[in-house]
Amino acid sequence: MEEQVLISYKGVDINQQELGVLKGVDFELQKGEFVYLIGKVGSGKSTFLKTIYGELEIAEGEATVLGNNMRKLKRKHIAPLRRKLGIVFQDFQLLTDRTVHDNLKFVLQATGWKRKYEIEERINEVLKQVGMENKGYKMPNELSGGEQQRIVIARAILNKPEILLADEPTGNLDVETGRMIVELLREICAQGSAIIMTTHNLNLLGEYPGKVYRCESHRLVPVTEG
Ligand SMILES: Nc1ncnc2c1ncn2[C@@H]1O[C@H](COP(=O)(O)OP(=O)(O)OP(=O)(O)O)[C@@H](O)[C@H]1O
Repeated sequence: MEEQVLISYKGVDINQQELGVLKGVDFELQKGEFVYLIGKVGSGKSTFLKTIYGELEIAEGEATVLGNNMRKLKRKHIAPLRRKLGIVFQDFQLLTDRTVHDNLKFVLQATGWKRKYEIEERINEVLKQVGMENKGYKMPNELSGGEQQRIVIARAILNKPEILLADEPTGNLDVETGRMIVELLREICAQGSAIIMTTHNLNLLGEYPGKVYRCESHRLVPVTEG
């Protein structure tokens, strides 16, 4: 199969408030890959992901994400880039003032979907995919943590992203629920989205193999080839 590079970082330095977090990052993500990012608390995993969706500037090096030169990314390019990414992050919680269905509808409308029946059909599809087809009418606070995470994932895949970024998607969940979330992410990967997921749960790496990178001592180091 021909390789298709979705993300390419070469010699990238990443800072937070002028302080160096990661240095000399070489990283490549190919179509359909499942990549884990591991490393201690504060080692730079979330910071690295933030550069991919244009939340944080890159200080040095060459970086391309879905054809965008991230060193020259203008503000106006950020929204179109994010539409091609699915983001599952603590900072992107569900809106608490509306139902699950309306959370999903809000994103579709904000990303240009107009036809009512297409919107309804896509909402039904993603809810089915995450095993929540009968929960559209619920308010987010009426769902368990694992169910909320499923809806956050449903929201992230609405526009069939080429890349899905998941920051600690199993973080607040019990072991079994966490495992089900990873299985869901793997299904999504099998359907064509490449996935980068940060985790502290090293047991998952054995159960669900993938390529692994570790953040340590300000470096991003490849650990296995998956
Ligand atoms: N908004 C910010 N402003 C300044 N420094 C920050 C900011 N966010 C993170 N940092 C610093 O950047 C470094 C990396 O943090 P980051 O959140 O990327 O780590 P992490 O590996 O994702 O940790 P965790 O496993 O706890 O999520 C830390 O030293 C942190 O203090």
